Amino acid sequence: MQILADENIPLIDAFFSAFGEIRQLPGRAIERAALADAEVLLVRSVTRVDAGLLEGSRVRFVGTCTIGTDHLDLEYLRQRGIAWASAPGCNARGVVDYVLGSLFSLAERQGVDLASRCYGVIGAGQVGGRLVEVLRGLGWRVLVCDPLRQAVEEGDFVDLPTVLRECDVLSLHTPLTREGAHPTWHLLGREQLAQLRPGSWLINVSRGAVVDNRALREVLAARSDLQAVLDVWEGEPQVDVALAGLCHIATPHIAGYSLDGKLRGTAQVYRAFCEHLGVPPSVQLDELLPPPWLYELGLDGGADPAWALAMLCRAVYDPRRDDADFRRSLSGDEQARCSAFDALRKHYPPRREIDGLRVRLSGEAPLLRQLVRALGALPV
Ligand SMILES: NC(=O)C1=CN([C@@H]2O[C@H](COP(=O)(O)OP(=O)(O)OC[C@H]3O[C@@H](n4cnc5c(N)ncnc54)[C@H](O)[C@@H]3O)[C@@H](O)[C@H]2O)C=CC1
Ligand SMILES: O=C(O)C(=O)[C@H](O)COP(=O)(O)O
Repeated sequence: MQILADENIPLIDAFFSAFGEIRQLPGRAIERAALADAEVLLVRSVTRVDAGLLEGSRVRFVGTCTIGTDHLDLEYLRQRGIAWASAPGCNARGVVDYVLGSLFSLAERQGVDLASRCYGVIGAGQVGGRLVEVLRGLGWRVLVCDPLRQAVEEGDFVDLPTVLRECDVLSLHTPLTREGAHPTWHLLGREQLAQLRPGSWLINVSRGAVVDNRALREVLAARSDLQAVLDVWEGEPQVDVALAGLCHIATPHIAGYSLDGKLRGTAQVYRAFCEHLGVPPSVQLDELLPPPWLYELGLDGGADPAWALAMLCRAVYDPRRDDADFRRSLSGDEQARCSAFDALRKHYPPRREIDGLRVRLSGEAPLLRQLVRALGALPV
């Protein structure tokens, strides 16, 4: 069996070499000619998988080691009877860590108490749902906008106009969709951006085109009270340099790039492929995941809770490093910038998640204990 895979899928050999010969290419170089005799195609988010790529090929299984599936033409795969799998939730925790790191950075820059803000989470699935849990666990006020969940669940949901009216922080976690009752393409367009409350923060870690980037650039240029954090861009790997310059944090689509999340993505697609073939999985991720470099921290029970929260999050991951690397890459011409965008992702340094970090607390410290647990760390 021939397998064609994106070269940025980690542990590809460990999980897939038993099934056949693996050929690896940069995701953006996977074209129809490259498929030749491949029966299995394993991609990440940068390869558009549609009739243009697959028609006439022998591919019977497509796996994307990512959460997002907007790069797959699912209707075409269905029509052609091509099996497919993604990796739901694989890197959700990494994205939550990114959002938390961004919030602490914004709070420090603006001298704001994060507990005093109202948070609007737009899209409450794997990523947004976990973020809501963490923010509420910290005791912060959160409004949730998810019309699809609202249609089928009991729950406390609000609509987008309410989020725009009441929230100081908007965090976007929807898929990119152009059809259906609630399409998300340009969900935040000129009209919605004009309604942002004074002093609002906008975080987009979903897909670039969920926000009208041009309108956002104009709004940010006109209103210095607003702050934006963008990990995703319309037209990646091209980036609106002027927009990036107006952002508090700008990064090259790496919010979910925890090592744990990337490896989980490969493992999930491997398990789906085993199921497709009807064979039991024999490779276990737990045996391949390296131990975290930072596994325990000590905190005095009398520590200031706000300081402790920021310190714990930053000890695990601080997006300001990625922001600095990305900004340095924005000085070249467009071709150089696109190459740098992909290079920063390809050579992304290992980063771990906060889950499982042991926090040794002296004394009873019930509030700190609760906050540490809310972050996802383990108070001991
Ligand atoms: N920047 C990064 O590195 C990463 C980005 N992502 C992206 O984050 C987004 C969220 O991922 P997941 O939470 O795993 O997806 P999910 O499918 O689990 O959840 C998405 C949620 O959005 C809701 N939704 C759909 N249309 C909506 C609308 N018009 N308004 C409000 N809510 C709406 C859905 O009902 C669902 O609950 C996706 O776009 C994914 O591709 C995911 C991982 C990493
Ligand atoms: O999982 C997703 O969805 C993401 O956005 C991934 O973090 C994207 O990873 P790449 O495909 O850009 O490597």
